[in-house]
Amino acid sequence: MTDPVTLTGDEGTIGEFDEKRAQAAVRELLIAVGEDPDREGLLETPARVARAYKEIFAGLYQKPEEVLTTTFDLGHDEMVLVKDIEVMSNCEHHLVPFHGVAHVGYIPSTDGKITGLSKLARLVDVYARRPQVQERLTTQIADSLMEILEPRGVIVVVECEHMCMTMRGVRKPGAKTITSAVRGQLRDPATRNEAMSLIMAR
Ligand SMILES: Nc1nc2c(ncn2[C@@H]2O[C@H](COP(=O)(O)OP(=O)(O)OP(=O)(O)O)[C@@H](O)[C@H]2O)c(=O)[nH]1
Ligand SMILES: [Zn+2]
Repeated sequence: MTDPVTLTGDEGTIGEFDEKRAQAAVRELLIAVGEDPDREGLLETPARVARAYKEIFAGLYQKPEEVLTTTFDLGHDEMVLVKDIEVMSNCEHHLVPFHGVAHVGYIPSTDGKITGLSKLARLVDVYARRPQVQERLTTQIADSLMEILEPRGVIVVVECEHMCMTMRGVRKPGAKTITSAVRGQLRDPATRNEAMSLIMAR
């Protein structure tokens, strides 16, 4: 277990994952829905669900700067864009999944500081593996890239389908939510349009 991370903003301070407490909570929930947690098929369920939650919320215990450690000074100063990074997250309102893709692009700093391509996908995971809303996920990716890589601009576009809108509630399978965050030089209309046309090209 890594050190507990202090998060800023409305997330407050997050402690460590409490496996025993998670197991007890799952057992309580099973009783609350009218199940018998002592029937054979459910005996291991609290332990399994606790382990699963530890995994899907692992981003709560990771710092974005830990995944963006590998940087290279290549002198490359044109846009870098990684498309279709799979997003698997959970909405903080219902704790059910939302999933889709993220497109992450940036224009490196003038000295050409870039990071490994896989690190952009790792960064998406750090923020996706937390109780989330799609808007915050999008801006957190953009803001942490700006802070850590100090690029001249960043664009993040996230497209997701929310299970809380498909398996329950309004029940609209197929509806997609698209959010974007644009920073620095990518706010310039021509540069932004270039990035958006690369993102939209199939
Ligand atoms: N803005 C935003 N809303 C989200 C996200 N994920 C889920 N929601 C919405 O959060 C809202 C919560 O609304 P509430 O009225 O408090 O909850 P509810 O009664 O379960 O709402 P319904 O889903 O309409 O049945 C719903 O409209 C969800 O669609 C997200 O990532 N961003
Ligand atoms: Zn939801």
